[in-house]
Amino acid sequence: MKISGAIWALGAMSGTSLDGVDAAMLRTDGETITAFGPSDYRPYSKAERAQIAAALGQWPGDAQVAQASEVVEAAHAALLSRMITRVEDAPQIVGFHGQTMAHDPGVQGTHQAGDGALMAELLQLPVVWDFRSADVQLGGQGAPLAPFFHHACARYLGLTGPVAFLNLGGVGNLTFVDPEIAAPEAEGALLAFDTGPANAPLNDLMQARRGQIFDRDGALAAQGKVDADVVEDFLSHRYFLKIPPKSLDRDDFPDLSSKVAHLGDADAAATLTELCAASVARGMEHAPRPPSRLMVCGGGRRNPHLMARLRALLACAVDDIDDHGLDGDMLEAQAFAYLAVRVARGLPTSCPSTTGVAANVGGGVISQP
Ligand SMILES: Nc1ncnc2c1ncn2[C@@H]1O[C@H](COP(=O)(O)OP(=O)(O)OP(=O)(O)O)[C@@H](O)[C@H]1O
Ligand SMILES: CC(=O)N[C@H]1[C@@H]2OC[C@@H](O2)[C@@H](O)[C@@H]1O[C@H](C)C(=O)O
Repeated sequence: MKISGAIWALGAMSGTSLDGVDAAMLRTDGETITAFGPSDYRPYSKAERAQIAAALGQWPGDAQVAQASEVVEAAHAALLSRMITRVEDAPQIVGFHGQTMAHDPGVQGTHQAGDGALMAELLQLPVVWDFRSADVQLGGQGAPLAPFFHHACARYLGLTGPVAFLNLGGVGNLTFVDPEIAAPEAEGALLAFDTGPANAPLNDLMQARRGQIFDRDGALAAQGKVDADVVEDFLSHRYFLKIPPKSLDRDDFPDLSSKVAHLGDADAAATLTELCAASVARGMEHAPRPPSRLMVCGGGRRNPHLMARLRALLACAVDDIDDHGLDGDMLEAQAFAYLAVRVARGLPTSCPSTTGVAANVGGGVISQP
């Protein structure tokens, strides 16, 4: 596909918290962001969420994965076709991440449910998908992939000096950016990795104990007391000793609920929230140069108790990225719009300092309608 100059791209992401699909438009040439466009969201129904959850950790060939893929495809088709008909500037390309079902980069690989070739046919547009496999095949973690977009955002915002982006979804990921270095793959421009579990353990606790999908506004955690022994034990996990880049699957810390089983609801929620903040603080120790600010995106930034804990533990300013004029709910969807254009232009989407891959790699498969 030949691209000259900026085009409108539509990106879609179904994240680890399994709440639904985010989609957003972005105008870019794959290097510079020219404009942010409209966005939309389609939640999964309870039944859909259960079908996807039942297949987590399974690989292609499994019947539950096939069923989950159909759910993911139908949800994306509904949302994206609705957007394509409604937006003023039609997209010329789609970046379709799909839903990560299993992620084991060192051994079995990585798998995102959802068939991009089918999406291209349904949407009648070129679709870029399977963003992570090429990186994994070259020895990378296949994640996180948003860092190249974080770099573009930092330059769009005209930031100078080192800054950090933190995504607090089901899993947390942190990107250190030097916006003064023009190319994201250049030495020193980026360092990125997953920090640890973010909202997922707290969501699981709320579901199990209260029948709620999350701790709204951190209200329960704010009433509880942190069990410092649990935090200390958590931080002794071998993941925190690994040097970045490194990545996680949603359930790589599977026994967290048992670690707070002896605690009442509020204390358990406070402790799981603290684990998230403490793992970010650990991650910040890897900063190549101390960032002036941490810009937080993802649903976790809506949790004032979690934000307060981050501010208490970190030396730098902790900002909701919305306060810089970006949409913290849509950054990941926008990232896959951006990466789709990069793939179409043959530009890299990850590099040794973002995924640990052996060389710069342009991941992603392009399916034409
Ligand atoms: N008002 C709120 N109070 C507390 N937590 C919130 C609030 N709003 C959202 N969250 C948390 O944010 C989560 C959703 O975050 P987000 O949509 O960024 O996740 P995701 O994109 O699915 O995950 P990932 O980035 O890991 O792929 C919810 O499941 C919830 O835990
Ligand atoms: C394997 C996978 O899907 N990882 C997700 C997950 O959710 C957050 C974190 O873990 C990050 O590594 C990644 O998503 C974002 C979009 C990324 O690749 O940057």
